[in-house]
Amino acid sequence: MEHLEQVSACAQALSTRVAEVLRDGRVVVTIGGDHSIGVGSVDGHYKVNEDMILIWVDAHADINTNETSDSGSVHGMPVALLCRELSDYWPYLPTMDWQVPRFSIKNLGYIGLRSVDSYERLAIEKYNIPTFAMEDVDTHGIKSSVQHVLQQLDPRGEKPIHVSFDIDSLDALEAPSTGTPVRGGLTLREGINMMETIYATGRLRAVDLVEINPAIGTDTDRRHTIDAGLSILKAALGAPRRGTAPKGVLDLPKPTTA
Ligand SMILES: NC(=[NH2+])NCCC[C@H](N)C(=O)O
Ligand SMILES: [Mn+2]
Repeated sequence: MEHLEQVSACAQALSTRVAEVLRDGRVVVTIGGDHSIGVGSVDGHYKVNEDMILIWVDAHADINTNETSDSGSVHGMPVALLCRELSDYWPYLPTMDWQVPRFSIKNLGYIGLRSVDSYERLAIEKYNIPTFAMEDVDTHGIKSSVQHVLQQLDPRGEKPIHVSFDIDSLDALEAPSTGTPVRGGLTLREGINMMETIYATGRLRAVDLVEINPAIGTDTDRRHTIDAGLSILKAALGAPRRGTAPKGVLDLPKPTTA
């Protein structure tokens, strides 16, 4: 597992900080970095809201263990590190002592998948993880895909929501500056619609935005990718695309005579 010591130290500090912000009653936005930071942000969220549900929006499932990973990259493993049901599939990892996987895989759902390793698919089937891969998004549309996942994880609509948004869930043409781009993904409009739908529940407590890597691609690639990420965050925080009139103002300004 590459750079596990550094990844683990960073995730530990992040976990503490995320828990502080949530205890303060604020919504947490965590900007990565790669998706391994999800270990810290979800761990921190779980400490405050044990009933949280997690929506992993990604081209990849990020549920490899060190045994199943072909790459050895920790950013392909955060979900497997977090879930208590998978703890028996890990060897003892000395640098991860601080993290006890307590989050249940029953509270996890996926949207946007299209590059899933075979053992990752086995895990999804074994644990029956609510998953709207790209072909399911094609069939149902993005809004009802999100609503289905929310309905399956939390039929009564009362649990705090954590969205871990990997920019590579968007099509590689929309967000090219990322390490493991995959074509055939969500459009930016689908990403925005999804975030608006989740915001509208009033229960979004934490958002991760990860895998934006400005070192990759041209100036135009960088600009498109960062713009896309900002649009996703704005939607998650409730900015309406139709715009907002100035608060408490009822009329347009009249010309002032000089
Ligand atoms: N967060 C990401 N971009 N993950 C990509 C993971 C790719 C591949 N499944 C791996 O395990 O290495
Ligand atoms: Mn990811």
